[in-house]
Amino acid sequence: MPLFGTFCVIGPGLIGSSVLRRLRAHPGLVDRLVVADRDPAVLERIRDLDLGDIVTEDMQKAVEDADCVMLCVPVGAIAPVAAAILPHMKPGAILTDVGSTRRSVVEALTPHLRDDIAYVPAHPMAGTEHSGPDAGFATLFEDRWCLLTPSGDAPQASIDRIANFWRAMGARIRIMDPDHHDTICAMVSHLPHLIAFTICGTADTLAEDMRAEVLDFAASGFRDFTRIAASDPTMWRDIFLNNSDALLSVLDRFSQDAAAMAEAIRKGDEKTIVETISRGRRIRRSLIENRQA
Ligand SMILES: NC(=O)c1ccc[n+]([C@@H]2O[C@H](COP(=O)([O-])OP(=O)(O)OC[C@H]3O[C@@H](n4cnc5c(N)ncnc54)[C@H](O)[C@@H]3O)[C@@H](O)[C@H]2O)c1
Ligand SMILES: O=C(O)C(=O)C[C@]1(C(=O)O)C=C[C@@H](O)C=C1
Repeated sequence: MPLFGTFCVIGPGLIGSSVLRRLRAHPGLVDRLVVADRDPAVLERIRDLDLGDIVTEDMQKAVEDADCVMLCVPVGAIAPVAAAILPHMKPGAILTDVGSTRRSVVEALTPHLRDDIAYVPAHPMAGTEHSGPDAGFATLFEDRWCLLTPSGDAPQASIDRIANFWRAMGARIRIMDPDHHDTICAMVSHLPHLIAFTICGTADTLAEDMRAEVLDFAASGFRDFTRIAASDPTMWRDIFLNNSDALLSVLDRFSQDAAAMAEAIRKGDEKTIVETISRGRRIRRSLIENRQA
């Protein structure tokens, strides 16, 4: 029994094409794949990669027969795309998205919702610094968390179907409230990206001769730390602007902690320095035990 008859992905970039690859690798999870994007070059790649049964630029047509529509577009595009397709979706279908932020997306999208369409957003905590249809891979979600933030009135049966879908992607499921989601993601995902983008800028604004050396000698420390700074500007602009309160709040806490470490170094306070490093090391090691690193 397939999870869905017709399954539609809008925005088959890194995340969307990884979902499509997984569905192709496990035939029987869905009967038919419909793929839409506004970029003809993306659709051309999807055709070359044979990741869709129907591949079209016409989003309204794409959703007409879909039992589930998954929006994999940047956060700022989710509500406008949802508003454009919702009147064309069939009664009883499920709308989901994979956006990295929740509260502002839900607020912008809710006025467009219909009583006969369940909206069950699900954010896979998995990705890479690469984007586009060539960046995806079928195992991306294996053993990763997928955070579901269904609205209070979403039917339990629809929540279960989306949870089962992500289990079939290989993910582990957690259901949470949108604000809680945004606070957690600000800490574990949005702040690290902000710091990585910024530290590359800091290195780049060093004096000319130093800058060349920074690039020459950026050994594994700088390189590991800044991998995520290679990520897509549109995606991250949208995330920062759509989760600004939670992000600014954790940035403030981080700045206080960095200032405390600076003060310990200034005063030669070995105890605080060692405690801070040991705590960080313990936490990093526990990530590996938790299979998230
Ligand atoms: N990259 C990650 O690590 C990651 C992880 C989890 C969730 N997400 C979320 O998943 C979503 C997609 O991220 P991605 O990394 O796959 O992005 P991507 O850039 O690889 O793909 C996005 C696709 O959306 C299309 N698109 C953009 N605006 C559109 C519009 N208005 N209408 C139709 N198509 C449009 C683009 O042409 C592109 O094909 C984002 O909301 C992002 O926040 C990303
Ligand atoms: O591993 C990466 O490159 C990612 O950026 C993945 C990552 C993250 O920060 O963990 C990025 C954004 C998401 O919404 C979820 C996952």
